[in-house]
Amino acid sequence: MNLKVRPLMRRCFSTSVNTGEQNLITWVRREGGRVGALDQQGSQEGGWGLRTTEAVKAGDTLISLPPHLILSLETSNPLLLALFDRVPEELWTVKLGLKLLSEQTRFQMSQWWPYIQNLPKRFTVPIFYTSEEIQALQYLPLTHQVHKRIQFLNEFVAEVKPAIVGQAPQPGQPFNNYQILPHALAWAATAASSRAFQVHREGGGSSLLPLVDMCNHSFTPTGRLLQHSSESQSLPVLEVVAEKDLEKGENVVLNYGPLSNDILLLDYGFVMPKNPNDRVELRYDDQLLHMACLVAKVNIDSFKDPTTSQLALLTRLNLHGPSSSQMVTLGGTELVEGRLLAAVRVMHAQDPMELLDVDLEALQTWNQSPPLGVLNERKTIRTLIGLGMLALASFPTEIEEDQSELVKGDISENHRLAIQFRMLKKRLLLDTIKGLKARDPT
Ligand SMILES: C[S@@+](CC[C@H](N)C(=O)[O-])C[C@H]1O[C@@H](n2cnc3c(N)ncnc32)[C@H](O)[C@@H]1O
Repeated sequence: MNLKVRPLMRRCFSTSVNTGEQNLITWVRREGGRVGALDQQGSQEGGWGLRTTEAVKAGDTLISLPPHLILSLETSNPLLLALFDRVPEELWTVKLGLKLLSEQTRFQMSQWWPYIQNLPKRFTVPIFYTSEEIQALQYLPLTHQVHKRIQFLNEFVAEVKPAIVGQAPQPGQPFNNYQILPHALAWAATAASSRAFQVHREGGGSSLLPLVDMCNHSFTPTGRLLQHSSESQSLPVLEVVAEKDLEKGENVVLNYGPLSNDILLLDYGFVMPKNPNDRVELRYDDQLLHMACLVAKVNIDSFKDPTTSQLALLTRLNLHGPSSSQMVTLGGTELVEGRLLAAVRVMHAQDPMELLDVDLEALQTWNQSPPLGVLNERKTIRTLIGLGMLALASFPTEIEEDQSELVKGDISENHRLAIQFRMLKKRLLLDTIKGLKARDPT
């Protein structure tokens, strides 16, 4: 990886949080915001979190953030706007990162300076991992994303260098004539990915919300983010309200959304055990499914040689054809993605005639009575179990080995996270296999 840790700018920043004048709560209040009975505390998740300092009633406002403290993409700098145009829409974190860097390089001149000084100096997202740590993830869909992001950041910085390096002082240069290195942009884009919230206004847009972004994540949140806006174009007033009655000393945690562990690690740098949104991705592939049949000792040739009616149904499931999407998932309460379940049922159909008027919706869900009969269901379930076993076997290590690697004291924080990530994927596959076995009609 080419994202070397180098000084962020030509000037160094302190890595400690100054609880004096830079205290975010004091700053937000001074700026006209309202902050209820809260304080900023070291959290059990690591880093900072917010906690109540007295009992609070459900619906009470804990934070009210004035619109001018929202750090959005809004800018009148034409050079910065030109840079935004060169970033693909889906990489909004890079755009917001560029805006953050443009404020950071203004130091005390930026109205967000007290906020920027409090941002973490390091992140545990995989774009900062060594190649050994990336390899330790053992999961191709994620490592692919990591490499894609690293490559984009390196290429982007190289490509726009003349615009942002500023060898000679240039009026309007968005970074105050500071040189932006790939590592600095990676830091800023990660600050954006791990801390931004979607702000509802015309044109949409994710923005950094000082202090609100001190709230950690939970799927059982104690706080909720509300947005009030009189005009659709203007930035709203943002409020964190108590989701339920809270006692003194309770953590104020928000639900960041239905995110998988892939996204949590990639964007936020942590993973959640028992994450209801986590899945294992794999490609719907005839050969792989044929192998799954062999592993599960299910006798079938149709995965290699499908009939016309089977192919027609695979096309309707968007698993066959030039613009089809062959990425399918295992895991979760549904155990397998509906399209995959339907496809395997279709491929195990004994008689092509029974596929003529088949109900595609019914094929994609677990029903009381198997839609194509008990024998078909048995073969389908066994094939899916075989697929789960193959997915499990594609990891180079077993959970027990991961466990013993974890208890070794000499691994980095990133390496530890990578091992935890892959263990959760393996547990998810084991749970899926168990769930499928319980559905076997034999
Ligand atoms: C919006 S910030 C929350 C405040 C942050 N803890 C801090 O110190 O500034 C999101 C980051 O907090 C951490 N975080 C939030 N929820 C977490 C959780 N449930 N488990 C572990 N880390 C969490 C992650 O580092 C994540 O990138």
